Amino acid sequence: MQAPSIGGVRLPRGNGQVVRLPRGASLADFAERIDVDPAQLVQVLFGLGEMVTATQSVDEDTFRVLGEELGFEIQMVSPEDEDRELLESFDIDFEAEDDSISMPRPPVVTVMGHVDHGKTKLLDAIRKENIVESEAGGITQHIGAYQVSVEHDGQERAITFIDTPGHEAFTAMRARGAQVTDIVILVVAADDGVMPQTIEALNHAQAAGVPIVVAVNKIDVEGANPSKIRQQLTEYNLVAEEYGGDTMFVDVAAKPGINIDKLLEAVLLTADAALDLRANPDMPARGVAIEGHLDRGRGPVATVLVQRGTLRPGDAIVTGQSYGRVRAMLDEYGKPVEEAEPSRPVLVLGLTAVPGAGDKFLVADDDRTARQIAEKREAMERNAALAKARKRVTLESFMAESKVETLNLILKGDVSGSVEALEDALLKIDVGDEVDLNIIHRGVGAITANDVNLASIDRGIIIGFNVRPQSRTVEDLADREGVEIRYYSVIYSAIEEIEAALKGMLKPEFEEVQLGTAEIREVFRSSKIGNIAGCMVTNGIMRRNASARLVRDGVVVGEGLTIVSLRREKDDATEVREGFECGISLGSFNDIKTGDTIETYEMKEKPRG
Ligand SMILES: Nc1nc2c(ncn2[C@@H]2O[C@H](COP(=O)(O)OP(=O)(O)OP(=O)(O)O)[C@@H](O)[C@H]2O)c(=O)[nH]1
Repeated sequence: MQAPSIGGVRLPRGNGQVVRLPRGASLADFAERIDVDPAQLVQVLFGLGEMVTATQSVDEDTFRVLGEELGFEIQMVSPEDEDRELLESFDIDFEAEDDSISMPRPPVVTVMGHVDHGKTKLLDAIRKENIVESEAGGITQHIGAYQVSVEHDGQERAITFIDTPGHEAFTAMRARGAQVTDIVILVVAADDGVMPQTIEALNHAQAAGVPIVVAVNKIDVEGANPSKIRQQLTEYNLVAEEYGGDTMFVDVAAKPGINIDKLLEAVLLTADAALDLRANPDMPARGVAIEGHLDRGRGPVATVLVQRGTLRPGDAIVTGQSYGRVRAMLDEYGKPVEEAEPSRPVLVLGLTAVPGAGDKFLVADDDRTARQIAEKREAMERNAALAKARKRVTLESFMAESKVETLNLILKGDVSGSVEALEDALLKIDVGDEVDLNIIHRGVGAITANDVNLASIDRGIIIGFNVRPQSRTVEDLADREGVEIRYYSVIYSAIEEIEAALKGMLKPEFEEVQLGTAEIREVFRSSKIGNIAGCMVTNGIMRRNASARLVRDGVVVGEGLTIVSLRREKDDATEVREGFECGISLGSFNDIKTGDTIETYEMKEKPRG
């Protein structure tokens, strides 16, 4: 095979040699690996119809195409591998198991189920039933997770609940490779039965290999049929113990608080039977950020779940791209915590930024290491985002670019979990190739002047999810700049509306609708207005201003014509129907003959499916 040659310069052929590149790499990076001049790669790509500069971050597809052309197999380093390599460069092995000490740890539970089946009520009931004696009357705060203690076999046992119902949080975390949940409580309302999201939740749990305890809820409601639920779920490989299976089903009523203790017992029994939950509490803490938000007084705060080791105030912590020294740790009652052991969720104060839900956290040897890891991660993310955002400018799309409409969005939300869930869902909207959805900025907290300015520059729309403009000034600025801010508190309705907006941005498609045909019986010549066709409408109608074509002996001889004037007898007419005679002028088109047929049609907008 010939080596590709550009301007007489021969490029090496890779013969299938593998080149690993980090996300966000540029042509210059690739050139360095294969020891060529970056300018040559720019030219090769140009020859393939892509215009990229040497230092621009390039996306995976472009590298693949280029690699194929030159005979190299390009492997993009996955974000996980990239992060692992980054930590290794600091001598940290995040996953390293240290079994020297291994103590039992409480199970971590997520509640999932169909809309309105009672997830929130159940989490409330569990929290209420188990308020620790000393906290009786204490008000719990939502920090994203809480721990309850249960008496089981004469022993005090703890269970940790992720306090974000639904599977968005679950999937957002799994998408980041964070397996947080040990057991899923699947809530099914006994008066409603198995519904689409019940099955979705179940699929998520089974895909993650997480055991399920079924809470058959609302048994207090008349018409509730708990055994029907058991029957329905056997179809999905969830067979109740009493039917010979190994899934525990517990009949509960979250609202009046019936059988909550039995449900908690079932969680512990399932954990003991199916899982051996252990961790080493005697090492620097590692775990996952559950959620985070910007607190007015306290700055960025994050709830983290410790998975190994013990977290203490003063630790140098890094989670995602945020870092800091743990200034204080609080529990769900707002009380200070001095030590957080495995499976313990705590609110952490002292971070530089709000981490994302599912970001792994670790305690580093010192502040400097924590900061360097966070900064390197930020740089990596920025490069990767640049590669993704770089619009693939092919020669074709470059010329046709004006045809693509882009909806630019800025997402602001109250907690990072909801912003991520919203972003994920939005990016999944499929509207084909004609419209682009671009999320130009996302963040946690009130809508700021900066957001408005950004939207104004990029002609974007701001989506406020459970957040409002920071002040009247920001609102005024948006008004003045003509920036639209839309507020939502339900992810689903945000998605629905944005999807509708995207569909609305699609250029209308037109189709031809036949109106009618007329046969030319006679041609009148007029010095003033040119030739006039004396016609008989043989089918449908003739309409003034309608589009027309002229057909002679079955061949179209005039296309893109217009019925310039239409007369019935001596009068102007707007329409003439089948079976009537009329006079038609096609304007300056005078090549008409007796026996020709005039076809008329209209272009109608086609509704989008
Ligand atoms: N009678 C009765 N009503 C219940 C019970 N549990 C929940 N409900 C009611 O069912 C409705 C839905 O409960 P939620 O807890 O909001 O349901 P959810 O699954 O969290 O709903 P989404 O957050 O919308 O997905 C509320 O009106 C509750 O009061 C129960 O055990 N008995």
